[in-house]
Amino acid sequence: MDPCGKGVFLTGGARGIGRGLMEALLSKGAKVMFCDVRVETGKATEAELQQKFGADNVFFRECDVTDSGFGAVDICVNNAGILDESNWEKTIEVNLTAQIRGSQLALDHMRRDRGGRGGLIINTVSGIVALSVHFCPVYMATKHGMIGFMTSWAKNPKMKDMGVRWRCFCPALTDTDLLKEANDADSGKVEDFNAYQALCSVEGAVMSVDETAQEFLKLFQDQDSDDAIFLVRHNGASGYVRRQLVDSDGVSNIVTVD
Ligand SMILES: NC(=O)C1=CN([C@@H]2O[C@H](COP(=O)(O)OP(=O)(O)OC[C@H]3O[C@@H](n4cnc5c(N)ncnc54)[C@H](O)[C@@H]3O)[C@@H](O)[C@H]2O)C=CC1
Ligand SMILES: CCCCCC(=O)CC\C=C/C=C/C=C/[C@@H](O)[C@@H](O)CCCC(=O)O
Repeated sequence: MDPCGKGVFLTGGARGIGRGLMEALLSKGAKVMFCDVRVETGKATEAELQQKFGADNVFFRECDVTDSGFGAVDICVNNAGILDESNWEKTIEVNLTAQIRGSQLALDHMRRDRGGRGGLIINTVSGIVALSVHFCPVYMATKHGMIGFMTSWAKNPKMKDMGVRWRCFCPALTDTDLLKEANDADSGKVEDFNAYQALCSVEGAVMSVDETAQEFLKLFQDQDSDDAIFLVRHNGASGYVRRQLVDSDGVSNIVTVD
């Protein structure tokens, strides 16, 4: 799908990756409505992006994804997310429950077989699902949960009639406030602070928001693919991946699960 002229709804756009994704889409000619719980930051982002891309092309509404729905769109990006192991119920509410709710609402609205005009549902998941990570088990559960939810919908044989496509956008480590806020040994946001710091300090591991947003645009180049998991890799090597079960003795008897 070419984002030019399309209406986009995006959650968690006040800052971080969400803001970067909006800028990327606006630069391709999309119109964006975004929501966030951070009202001041949201308004400031709206003003800056209106200045850059035009007052009619970007709008902010205060909204907590754990308690609201949304209006008409062609592309829905459920991006809002938190990393807070000390508040695991909230982490599940924002990262899993609200992303599932946002996806179901988007699907109901878009499906062609019920009068909609089709569309694209993108949820920001995480490249972390390619790793085993002991210091944020709840965060991992939410991200793996979204992979299971979305790849299952993507396989639904009725999806062609519905005219809806599903994409799990899986960024690598990206330099945002989410990472900075976890970078406090006493916050309890991660279970093992030293291991968290070790991952974040691998040289070259952390991408800028702009780099991540540029990789995001590649998602729009293959509108006919049925693959759903788009993994961001460094050096422009991003692409679609499938999950496989592999015997513990190596690569024999591979069972493909996507
Ligand atoms: N930063 C990273 O390294 C990576 C982040 N991600 C995912 O990317 C997404 C965005 O994360 P970042 O930009 O890093 O974080 P961030 O904290 O910089 O931005 C997240 C935005 O979501 C908003 N938000 C949080 N809870 C909300 C709620 N209940 N309702 C509405 N808005 C809400 C925040 O106010 C904030 O503006 C998340 O889903 C995160 O899990 C995925 C891979 C890597
Ligand atoms: C660190 C706590 C969580 C912070 C928020 C995140 O979700 C961060 C994501 C963290 C790591 C992501 C790693 C991504 C790796 C992939 O890009 C890829 O390099 C994995 C290797 C597999 C492959 O290349 O095929």
